[in-house]
Formats: sequence, structure tokens, C-alpha cells
Amino acid sequence: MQADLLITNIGQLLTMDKEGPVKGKNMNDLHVMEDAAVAIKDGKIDWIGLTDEASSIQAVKTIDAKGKLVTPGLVEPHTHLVFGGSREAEMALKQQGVPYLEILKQGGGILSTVNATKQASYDELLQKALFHLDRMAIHGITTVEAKSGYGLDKETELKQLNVAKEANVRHPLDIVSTFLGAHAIPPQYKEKPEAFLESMSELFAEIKENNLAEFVDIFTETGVFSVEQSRHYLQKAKDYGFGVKIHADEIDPLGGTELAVEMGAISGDHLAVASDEGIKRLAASDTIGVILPGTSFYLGKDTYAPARKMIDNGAAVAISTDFNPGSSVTENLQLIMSIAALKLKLSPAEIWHAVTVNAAHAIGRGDRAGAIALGRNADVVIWDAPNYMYIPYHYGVNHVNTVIKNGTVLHERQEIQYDSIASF
Ligand SMILES: N=CN[C@@H](CCC(=O)O)C(=O)O
Ligand SMILES: [Zn+2]
Repeated sequence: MQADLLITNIGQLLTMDKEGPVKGKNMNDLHVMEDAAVAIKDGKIDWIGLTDEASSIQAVKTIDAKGKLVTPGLVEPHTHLVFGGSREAEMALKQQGVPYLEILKQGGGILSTVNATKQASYDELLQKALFHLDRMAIHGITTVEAKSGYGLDKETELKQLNVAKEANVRHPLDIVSTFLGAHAIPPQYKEKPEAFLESMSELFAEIKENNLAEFVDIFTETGVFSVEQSRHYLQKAKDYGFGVKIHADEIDPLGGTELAVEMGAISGDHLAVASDEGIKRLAASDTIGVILPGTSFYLGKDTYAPARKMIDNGAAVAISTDFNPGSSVTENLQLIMSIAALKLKLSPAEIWHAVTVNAAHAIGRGDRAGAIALGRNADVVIWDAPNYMYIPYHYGVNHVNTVIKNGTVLHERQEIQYDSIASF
């Protein structure tokens, strides 16, 4: 048998090759292969077996994993990838206790990034997005969802979506695009949120025709859009053939979780203050709860999403960085895996489901990403870790040894050059 790339001596291999989304207690049921090997040909997974069985495989390149952990590339199901500027000055306001929604009300927060994004050229936005994608890649992410939402006018929203489309062509990572024109109410529409939603919905036809987004999202929150406004807007999006997502129940419990289920949303995101009724409905539905614990951490909150309760009730849960310039400024999904362990009380097995198979299903990529399976794109990460429990345990650093995207080595950890015997 011939292969382009053969990985041998894998200490633990997580294939995550399950019919997804994986719900409830099945999220804690992890299949771990030991002493495994994986062969890749033409960018696809061609063979999975034991290292002892791999000796007959002729490979162009062989990587000896030396007992390390190997998993599918991480799937990042919720980012605000394309934006101008940064908001470090807001950190002092947050330290003084000014609430996130108050900063927004005063024209800061999302609205300050809107101004910076309007001012940025297409090329500046593209370069910045590619930079953040590089960072995600070196942290083991191989598929990323990217939202617009820092334009809030037709021209700038389209600029963001076009940047995401070009970034998908230029960058090795796969990008799944979401239109979040309904992210905040711009000042000129302050008293007319419905008219603003109407103007954003006028973009649906063009976005569809030019394949600029697969999903439409809305921020359902106090001072932003109500449940009723969100229902109406998302129904229109569905009529145009978009899948829908909701930033739901992040700060105030408005019933956004229930709305996500009612609308048949592919995901309800945040859900930090989801009600018990919302959790029950989520568990009984096909909607995936995309939990963003980095946001609670970064906004200095004591409340974290009831992800434990969601899984105990039978829901499918994914986790994400929510990478954005205001409420969660990190591209490091491994850090979020640690926060999920410490604050959401998820087990390592649940966390791995949440960043692979379930995250892929939350962005409509359950058939392509988030698993190491025969015939699939070979998106694989070799970790400087002896087992799958190690990544959430050793927090705040990058454990990636090697990232393979579509069968090609995209990134390898660089060793510092000195007279070294360092080894994991
Ligand atoms: N909550 C709404 N939107 C983003 C934050 C965006 C920002 O603060 O720039 C979120 O998911 O947290
Ligand atoms: Zn978000």
C-alpha cells in the first residue's frame, strides 16, 4: 500500500468518528485507540490501524508521533473573524465595573469596532483576518466559522463577507461564513430597530446569489433585538434558504434558547442564562448549544452557561472561543477547553466532542470536519501531550506539535536552537 504521509507510534488516537451530533451522556463516551497509525493519500484519510500493522505501507513521508496524542483538527464554530481596530481601552472601563451593555449603549463596544471596520480598507481587513487565521491554525484549528456584523450598513457588511470569502480561498483553513448584520442597532436607527432589520434583510438575496454566507445570525438581547423582532427576521432568512443561528440568552434571559429551538436553528450560541425550560427544549431538539465560556471569563462574570445541565438533560453541546475584539479576545481554543473543564465542569471526553464532531455539526460541516475517518479530509493534529486529558489540564499554553490540513503539514512547533535534550 502507498501513502503520501504515514503517522506511526500514536500513543492515543481520537478518531471522533461517530454519527453526530453527539448528545447527552454519549458525549462522555470516547473511543481511544492506542499504539495507532494513520495513512493519508491525496489529502484524505486512507487507512487507520495499529502501528504494528503499518509496516507494509510505503509512504513518501513518515512522522513518528513518539507516543503523543493525535486528534482531528479542532473546529471553531463561532468567531467574529473580520474586524478593524481593537478595544484595549475598554478593559479599564470593564475593571471599573461598567457593564458590557452599558458600554454599547454609550456608543462604544460593538459600535466602536463598527467605526474602525468602516474605516479599514478591504485589504487591511483581509490581512488582519489572515493573521488571526494563522494564529488559529498554529493552535490546532483547521475549520472556522466567521461572522460579519461590524458593518451595520450594506456596504461594510458586504465588505466583511467578501473578505471572509477571499480569506477562505487564500488561507489553508476552511471558513464557513455567517451574516450577522443584526449584531447591534446603529445610532441612526436607534428608535427604529425594525426598519434596520428590514434594511439588513434586503441583503439576503445578494448574499445568497453570491454565496457570501450560509447562515444568518442575530443578537437577541436587551437593548439590541427582541425575541419577536428576531423571530420575524430569522423567518425571512429561512425563507431565503439560509440556516439560522442566534446569539441567545447571553446577558439577560429573554427566551433566546427557546427561540433557537422554535426556529430550528442549527445552533443557539452563548446560552449563559438559559432557562430550565430552554434547556429541556434544547435537549429534545436538533439545535446544538454552542457555549462560549471565554466570554464569561473575559467579561469578569461569575455566571457560566449551564452546559453541565444541558448535557445531563441530553443536549448536544459545542464550545468555542467566540474570538472577537470585545468580549473574548483569544484565538486559543485550547484555553477555552480548560475553562470548560474548570468552570462548566465538563469532562475531558465531553470537551473533545465539543471541539470536534459537535462543533462541525454546529456549522454544517458534520460530513467533512471534526473526525478522522476513511475518505475524509485529512485534518489532523499531533499534540505535545501523552493523552487526551492533558490538554484541558495544562492550561493557557499551546500544546500543538504538528498541524496537518488536507494531508499537508501546515505547521510544526519550532524548537529553540541550543544544545538541547528537551523532549516532552
Ligand atoms: N454578544 C454579541 N457579540 C459578540 C461580541 C462582539 C463584540 O463585543 O465586539 C459576542 O458574541 O460576544
Ligand atoms: Zn459572538
